[in-house]
Amino acid sequence: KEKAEITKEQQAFMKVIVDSYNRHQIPQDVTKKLLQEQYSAEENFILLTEMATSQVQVLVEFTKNIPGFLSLDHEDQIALLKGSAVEAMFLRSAQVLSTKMPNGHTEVLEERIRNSGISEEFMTPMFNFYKSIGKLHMVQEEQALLTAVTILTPDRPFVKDHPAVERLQEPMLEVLRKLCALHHPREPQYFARLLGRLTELRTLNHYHTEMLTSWRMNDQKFTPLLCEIWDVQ
Ligand SMILES: O=C1N(Cc2ccc(-c3nnn[nH]3)cc2)c2ccc(Br)cc2C12CCN(S(=O)(=O)c1cccs1)CC2
Repeated sequence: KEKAEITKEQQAFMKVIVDSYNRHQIPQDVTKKLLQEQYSAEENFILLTEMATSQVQVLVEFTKNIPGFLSLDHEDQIALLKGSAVEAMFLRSAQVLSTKMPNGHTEVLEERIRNSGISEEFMTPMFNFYKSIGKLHMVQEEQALLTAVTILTPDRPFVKDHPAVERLQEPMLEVLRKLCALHHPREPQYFARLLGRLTELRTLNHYHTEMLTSWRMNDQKFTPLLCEIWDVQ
């Protein structure tokens, strides 16, 4: 019995993460711009860059509020942020695009992404991921915790103290497992499906790195923050 129940301290723990996830959102004016009149591929790319920059700022704030994160080794904090930035951004973008949009906005945004100079070979896996996230119908607690679990992945490059990161990730996975059982009682495999999305996210990381190289070729501009977090020279 007690295995399934979410304890009082798990409730409190989850509340901190969910409140932080909801508090840090992209300013509406940024997304509104994306919905306005028709732009060229070049302008669309610049808008996506602006949004990605704002997403990274939101991600850093969210990460700082994850219980225990700030007591990790400082270099490991940076390694976790840099190692998860693309995955966390794609996860949140997919979640936002597949849930929070007023109807009609989603189509406009999808069109903007399709017409932004991102190559087809990256577009397909990106949209497949976005659709697969939509099909899960995650509640916001699951979204927030899955994002926190992604950030606290111990095996990112250059992380020194793996056990310390595992000690933070494990309780999150435990709460997430209970949440899945609570919100999706008729889908015993739901938790496993959620974690399967994290595997899909890692492949997007790979495509994104490829894209960065090709964007560098045709001299696409990125903001200093994106260059910093994506290791773009
Ligand atoms: O921009 C994206 N979008 C649209 C988007 C993103 C966020 C919000 C939003 N609203 N409120 N909060 N968040 C809305 C729409 C989106 C949607 C689904 C997936 Br999967 C992925 C994406 C990307 C993520 C960044 N890349 S990127 O390749 O890193 C790149 C950077 C610069 C130029 S291209 C492009 C695709």
